[in-house]
Amino acid sequence: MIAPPAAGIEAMQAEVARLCTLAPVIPVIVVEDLSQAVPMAQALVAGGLPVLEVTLRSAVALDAIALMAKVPGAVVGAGTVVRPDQIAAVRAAGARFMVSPGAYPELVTAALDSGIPFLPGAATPSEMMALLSRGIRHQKLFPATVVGGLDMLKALASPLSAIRFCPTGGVTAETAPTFLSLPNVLCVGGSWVTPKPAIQAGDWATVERLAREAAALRKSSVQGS
Ligand SMILES: O=C(O)C(=O)C[C@H](O)[C@H](O)COP(=O)(O)O
Repeated sequence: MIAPPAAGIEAMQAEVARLCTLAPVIPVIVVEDLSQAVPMAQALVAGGLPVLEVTLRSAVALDAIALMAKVPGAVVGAGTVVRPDQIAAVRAAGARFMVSPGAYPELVTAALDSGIPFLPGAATPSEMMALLSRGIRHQKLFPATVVGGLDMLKALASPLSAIRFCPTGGVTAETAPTFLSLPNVLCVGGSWVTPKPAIQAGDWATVERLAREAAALRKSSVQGS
């Protein structure tokens, strides 16, 4: 059975659209060592990327979100939200948004009920239409380059013209500009801004430089909301 769009969905969609257009790139971050959290967030914000997706893929992820959320200018969200029972912890950590690699009805219901802006992943037209039926017009295309990348986004533009995407998964500094040039792309997500060797070396200057280069990529077409 298809649930109707939740109350408050429009406000949530507007906030997701706002977050997705604060900068062209949302860094997808894995924090392995809590001491890296604050300097990493500071470097990314200094480089011009305020919206940070911290994946729940490490043991310290929730603590990292809590620390990074206090960095001036940072808007920190939780990535890899795959179960409804993670949402309370994500809220307690101070996450301002949630991202998932995919979606299923129980997760969508819990996310919408939470009121926390939610950017769910989809990989097929059917999954996208299921999200759209819940009022979710802003979606993460994941894993973007595996499921069709640029060609897929172009193919979706007419039949699913209501949807705006944040392609993530396999997007690079080199390919991001082309993704961003598509009218149904709001922003892109990617881990290239926080390369593991730089993080492990505490090379925050490199992270800041990569963030600055990413922030300089501009949407070349009109953004939907
Ligand atoms: O953890 C999640 O929730 C994910 O969806 C996975 C991330 O989006 C990708 O790991 C980022 O992809 P890359 O930029 O190719 O590294």
